[in-house]
Amino acid sequence: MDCTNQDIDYEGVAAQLGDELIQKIFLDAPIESISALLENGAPVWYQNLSEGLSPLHAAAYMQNFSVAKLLLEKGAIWNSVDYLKYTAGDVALSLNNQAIYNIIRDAGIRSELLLSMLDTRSQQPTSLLLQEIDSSAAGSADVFLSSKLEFIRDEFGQDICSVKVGSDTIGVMMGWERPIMKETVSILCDNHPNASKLRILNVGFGLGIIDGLFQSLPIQPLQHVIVEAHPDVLAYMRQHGWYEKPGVKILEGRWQDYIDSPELVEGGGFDVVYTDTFSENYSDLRRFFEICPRLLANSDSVLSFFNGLDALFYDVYTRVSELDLERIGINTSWIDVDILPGGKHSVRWTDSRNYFSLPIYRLPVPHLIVAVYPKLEQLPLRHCTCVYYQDWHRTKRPKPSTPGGILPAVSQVIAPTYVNQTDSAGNVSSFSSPRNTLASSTGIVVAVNDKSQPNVQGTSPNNDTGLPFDEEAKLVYGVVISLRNMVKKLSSRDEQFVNYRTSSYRLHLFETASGYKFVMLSDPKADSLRFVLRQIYIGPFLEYVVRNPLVKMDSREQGIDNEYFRASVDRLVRGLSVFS
Ligand SMILES: C[S@@+](CC[C@H](N)C(=O)[O-])C[C@H]1O[C@@H](n2cnc3c(N)ncnc32)[C@H](O)[C@@H]1O
Repeated sequence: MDCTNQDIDYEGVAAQLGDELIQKIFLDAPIESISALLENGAPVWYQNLSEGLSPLHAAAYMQNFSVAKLLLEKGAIWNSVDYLKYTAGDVALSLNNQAIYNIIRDAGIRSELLLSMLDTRSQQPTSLLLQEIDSSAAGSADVFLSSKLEFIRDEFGQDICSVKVGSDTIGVMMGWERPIMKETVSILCDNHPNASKLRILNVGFGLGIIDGLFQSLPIQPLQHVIVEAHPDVLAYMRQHGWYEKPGVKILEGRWQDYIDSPELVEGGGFDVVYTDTFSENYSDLRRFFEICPRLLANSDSVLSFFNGLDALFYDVYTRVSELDLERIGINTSWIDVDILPGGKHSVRWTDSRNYFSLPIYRLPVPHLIVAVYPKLEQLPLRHCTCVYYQDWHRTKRPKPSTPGGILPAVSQVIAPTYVNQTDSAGNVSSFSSPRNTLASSTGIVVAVNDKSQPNVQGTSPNNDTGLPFDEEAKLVYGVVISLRNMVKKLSSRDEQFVNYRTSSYRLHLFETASGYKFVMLSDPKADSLRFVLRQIYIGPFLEYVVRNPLVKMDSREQGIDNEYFRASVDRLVRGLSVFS
C-alpha cells in the first residue's frame, strides 16, 4: 500500500494515544504499561477534549506519585490548565498530596529557569514554548487596554474594577485586596531610612488602593509617580482628583513606554517601587526587573510586586523571581500574610507557605449537597430517581419522601412521610440528623409555585418548597436534563453544561462517560466544584459502588448507598478544601 505522509492523520493518532494514556492512568494501570505507551509515542502534553485534562492531571487525581514523576520526566507541562482552570498542582493541593504538589512545583521552577535562560540568550522567541496564545483581555495587553472597564460597588460595599472576558466578568482589582496592599505599604515604608521624604513609584493604579495608602502615610511622600496605561482608569483618576494632588505625577501609558524616558528617573531614582499590572505575564515582570537597577535610588531602596494568588504559580514564581533578582543584584525576602476574613490579619514570618494545614485555601461553601443519578437507560427519563443523596447542611432538618417514592437506600436520613406523621399523642417525630434535603435553602425550589405538585402531609417545618425530597430530586434531574439538552442543541459541538448559578445557590454537574450524573448544590459564591464531583466518582464511587459486589448497579429498586461509600464521600468532602 502506498502510504504518503499526507494520508496520516497525526492529530487523530495523537488524540487517540493521549486518551488511551489518560484512561490507563485513571484505571490505575501498572506503571510499565504507561511507560510503554509513552515510548510508543503517546503525547505527554495531551489534554482531552471533554475536560481539558492532561495525563498529569489524571496522575494527580489518582494520587499516583510514580506516574506523576514519570510524566514530568518525560516532559509533562507543569502549568497546563483544564477547562476549569485547574492545574495538576491544584488537584494535588486539593487532595492534600504534598509529595505530588512538590514535584510539580519543582518541575515548574526548572522549566521556567530554562526558559528564562533561553530568553536572555536569544532575542528570538523560543520554539520550545508550547502555549496557547491567550488573546482575551486577561492575557493580551492590547486587548485589555482597548476593553471597557467598569467601576462598581457590590452589594457588600466592595469596590471593584472589572473587565469582560468573553461572557465572564473578571476583577482587575477588588476591594478585598486592601489588606494585601496595606501590609505591602507598611513593609515597604514604615521603617524606611528615608521615611520622612520618600520618593515612590507605583506602576498600575487600578482602584488606587495602594496609591491611597501611600498618600495616607504619616508623612506624605515627597514624590509619588504613578504609571497607568488604561484610558478608563486614567478617567477614573481624573474624576477622583488624582491629577490635582500635590506631589503626585501621573505618567499616562505603559511602563514600557517610559523605559528610556528621563521623566521616570529624573529625580535620581526612587526609594520605593511597586508594580501590579494586569494581563502581563512573568516575562514582562522580568523585563521590569531589568530596568529596576536604574529606577532604585540607592541600596536602601525597596521593590515589591503583586505575585498572584494561585498557590502553584505563586510558589514557582517566588523562586524564579528570587533567582532573577539575585542576578541583577537585588536581595529578596518573603513575608506571608494571612488574609482571613474578619479580625486582624496576622503576618506569618515563615519560610514556607503552609497551604496544607491553613484555612487560607478554603473555598466558601456554607452548605453542600451531593446527589447521584443513575444512567439514563436505567430508568425512564421523566421518572428518574436519585440513587444517592447526602447533605452537609448544619442547621436545617431533613424532610421526608413520599411513601414508596424513594429507593430504600438513597439516604440514611430520609424516610417516607408516614414515619414523620403526627402520632396519636399529637407529637410530630423529627429527624435527629442535621442533614437536610434538596429543599432547604439550597435554592432547588424551582417548583415552589407549582400547584400541581402534591402538598405532602408531615413535611418538615423548614420545608421551603412544599415538595417531598424525592419529588424535588426529580425536578433537579429534569432541570439538569433540560439544560443539558438545550446546551447541546444550541451548540453545534458536543458541548457540556457544567454548572449554573442563581442568587441563592449554584448547581454543579459532573457526568461520567457511562452516564451517571453527579450533582452538587452549593453556596452561589463557591467556585466550580466539578472537580470534587469527579473525585467522588474516581475515588469512593469506583471503590465502594462499582467494585462492590453487594451494590446492584442496575437495580431499579435499590439506591447505591452503603456505609463505606457514605463515610468515604463524607471524609473526602470534609477533607477537601471545599468544606468550611
Ligand atoms: C491590578 S490593577 C492595580 C491595582 C492597584 N495596585 C491598587 O491597589 O488598586 C492593574 C492596573 O495596571 C494597569 N496596567 C496594566 N498594564 C500596564 C502597563 N503595562 N503599564 C502601566 N499600567 C498598566 C491596569 O490598567 C490597571 O489599572
